[in-house]
Amino acid sequence: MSSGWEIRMSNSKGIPYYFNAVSKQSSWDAPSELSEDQIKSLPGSQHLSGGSSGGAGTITASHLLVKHKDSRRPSSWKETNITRTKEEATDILREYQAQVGNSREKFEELASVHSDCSSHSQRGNLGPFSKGQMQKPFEDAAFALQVGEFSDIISTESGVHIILRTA
Ligand SMILES: O=C(CCc1ccccc1)N[C@H](Cc1nc2ccccc2[nH]1)C(=O)O
Repeated sequence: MSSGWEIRMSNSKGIPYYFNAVSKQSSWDAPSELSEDQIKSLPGSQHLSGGSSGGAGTITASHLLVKHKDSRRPSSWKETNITRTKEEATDILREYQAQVGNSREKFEELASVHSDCSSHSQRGNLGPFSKGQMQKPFEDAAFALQVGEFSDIISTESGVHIILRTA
């Protein structure tokens, strides 16, 4: 459950500060109740200078999502009521994975037509994101990729995904 804390950039001072969207508190100093790792994972952590390699920055990625009946929201632009099992969804995604090989063009073509995420309309592109914004299994897989690299099939509460890191 999110603590409500996020990191924002002070335009007047040009340095980051901590803001809690729930309590409306703001502080120049990190909230004492948060650990180092929690702070690095806060939304807006890209405003923190330094930090571990890649951990404090944003990355850009695209994905192809196949939902199943146990997905958090078993519905999509393609299908109002998704009834396939997780196993069937995984088999479908394995087939796409085989067709994609290492081709970004093929991946974007399949994501546009088959992804159960609204990002299908942007060839699967999710845009830039930092740690603390996406579901953890997705974040862990995406931040482990080099630019241009595909993930293996990963599972989140939304369904099963293949990720391509693009920046
Ligand atoms: O949450 C969204 C929108 C994601 C998005 C971000 C940025 C640009 C375009 C779309 N769509 C969900 C499916 C979904 N679950 C996800 C979990 C992790 C990453 C992307 C995901 N997409 C859904 O449609 O149920």
